[in-house]
Amino acid sequence: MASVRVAVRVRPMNRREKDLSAQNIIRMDDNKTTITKLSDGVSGESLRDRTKTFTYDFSYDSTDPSNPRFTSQEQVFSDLGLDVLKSAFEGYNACVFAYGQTGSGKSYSMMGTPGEAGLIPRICEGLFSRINHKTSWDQASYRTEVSYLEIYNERVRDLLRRKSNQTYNLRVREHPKDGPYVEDLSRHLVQSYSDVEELMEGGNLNRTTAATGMNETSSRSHAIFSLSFTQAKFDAEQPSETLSKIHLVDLAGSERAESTGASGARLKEGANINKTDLSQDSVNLKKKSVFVPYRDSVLTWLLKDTISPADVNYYETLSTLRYANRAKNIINKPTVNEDANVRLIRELRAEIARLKALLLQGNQIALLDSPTALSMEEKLHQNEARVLELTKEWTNKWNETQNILKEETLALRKEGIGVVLDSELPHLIGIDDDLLSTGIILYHLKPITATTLMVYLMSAWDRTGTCHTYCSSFKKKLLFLHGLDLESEHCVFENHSGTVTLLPLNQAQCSVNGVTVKQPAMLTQGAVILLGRTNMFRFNHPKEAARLREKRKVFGLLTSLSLSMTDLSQSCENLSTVMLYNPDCLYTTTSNVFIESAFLWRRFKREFHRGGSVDASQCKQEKQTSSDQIRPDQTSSDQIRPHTLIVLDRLYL
Ligand SMILES: Nc1ncnc2c1ncn2[C@@H]1O[C@H](COP(=O)(O)OP(=O)(O)OP(=O)(O)O)[C@@H](O)[C@H]1O
Repeated sequence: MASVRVAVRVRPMNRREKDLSAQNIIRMDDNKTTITKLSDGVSGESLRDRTKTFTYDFSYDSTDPSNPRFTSQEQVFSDLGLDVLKSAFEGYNACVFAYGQTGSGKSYSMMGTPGEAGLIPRICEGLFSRINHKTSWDQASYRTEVSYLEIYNERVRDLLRRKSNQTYNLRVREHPKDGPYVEDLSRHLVQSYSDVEELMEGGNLNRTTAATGMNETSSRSHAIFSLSFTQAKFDAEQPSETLSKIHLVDLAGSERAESTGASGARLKEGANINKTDLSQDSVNLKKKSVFVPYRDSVLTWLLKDTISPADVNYYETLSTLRYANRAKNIINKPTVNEDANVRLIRELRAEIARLKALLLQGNQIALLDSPTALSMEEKLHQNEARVLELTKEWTNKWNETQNILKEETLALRKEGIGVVLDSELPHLIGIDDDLLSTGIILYHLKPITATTLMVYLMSAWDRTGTCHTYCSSFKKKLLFLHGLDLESEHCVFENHSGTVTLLPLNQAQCSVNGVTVKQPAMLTQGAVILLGRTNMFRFNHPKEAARLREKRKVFGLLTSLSLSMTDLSQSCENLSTVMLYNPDCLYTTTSNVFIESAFLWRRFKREFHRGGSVDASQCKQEKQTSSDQIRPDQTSSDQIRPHTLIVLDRLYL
């Protein structure tokens, strides 16, 4: 199968062209496209001189639905999209993009309209319907992530990032092994087509469009919608893990300023859009700072040529057709993107087979006890053991990841250089008192109708009987903890339609934001919970947090700071008091953070009421001195843990 395919599509005349009484100068026969320049009546060019014919993989005539040769969106998908899906499932990368003049129908072909979905939604839908179909019969597991970016005026912007002010100017880099990539681009785990649809719609709303003379809603940017698709399975006892990337690109128009009526900002855009000069060869593409994920694409589909039928667009259309003609000559070397561990297992297996064959040969010529045969045998055993170990490791890793990610409410998202663990349900994050602990523990608090988390804390070893009684009567999920001052049945977290309450049991020692709780207490976003003396949690309520973020938008930055800082400072001040004046209370660096943030907050409030601005370095200094004074002697800086520093960073913003 050719690795590059080129299709040309011609759209119906638009109103502007009809108003200009433009004539259709495009003819399509099978895979041939012919363009005929109208006679000017002066130069005396013959019809032959004025006619140019090009051959592509597909020539799509979409000018008139009543024409028997009319090509629908469905047809374009079945010719191009299905093969993209096929190659993705085989472990190849694929790239589809449309190239052409503004208003020639690129977005229509790629994204489509609500009633006439284009290639991008159809490919995404096709991907998930295949995954669903496949998982029902072949034991394979799949993981799909989505990212969406736009390149506008030479700047790269994440269309799926929530904080819109931080989305411009992402850096385009080249990874020595994986090829070009966009640094800090967010990646979103998706479980179904509707997840993709939601992201796509959000991203489309963020796209930069404007009216040009040629198109009412012209895309002024290049947009790249990427699906990164991992599949893992056992194939004849051999683990297999492949990663395929599908890049679906909607390019901005390749218009000439003259015929689009572009001026000012639009003209600048046009100049930048045309900088992505696709009319060069693939080597040139690689050099551009504008990232067209082309170079390492294995099966590269170039739906680059969508053209206008009208004579008024003769020159743009001709240049597009010429470009498409050159695109046919691009040569790719497809390779399957296999996981490095899986490749190692495969190579070790091949080596085992080779050693076995050699040993068999040695056996036949009575070399069995020779030192060579013995060392070969040893190597063989080593390799077999390694394969077993690697296969087990790989299987565990994959199963664990899949199980976690199967939780619909949990998603991993890359943001900046960090990874964000997103959950829609209220949850607790464990703040471990063990300084050497490095993992993050998240406990979901599911609604009471499903399961509720009951904290059943183990200080005495008698969980079996009581625990099971609770388990069946309350239909609760239990969490076992160890630590000081924990009751055997300590407390219950109940989630009633999104309202989460902490119910202490048996006079158990529970506190919320440093205040001892004896009665049921409603938890609010960001609350810090201490169970017994050492088990600390932060409570997150994503919906409440979203509401507070909205408030923050309405009331502006300062109020927003006060919103979050008020909550934080309440917890901090209470906590610091509790921790400082309670000698039994375990003093950890987590409390340092709270104490420090409280100082910072007081300082901020003072400055804010004076109408002045806050100097972060002064704050730091003041905080340093103040917290030094109140910090107990036994606290040393080496207790500072990574998550502590992250919190401090945020406070200094
Ligand atoms: N094959 C088609 N059938 C019907 N309508 C089409 C077709 N192609 C394009 N159109 C219509 O033509 C108009 C311009 O198309 P579109 O916005 O896709 O152009 P574009 O090439 O993406 O332009 P730009 O580069 O300015 O973003 C739209 O109203 C679109 O619905």
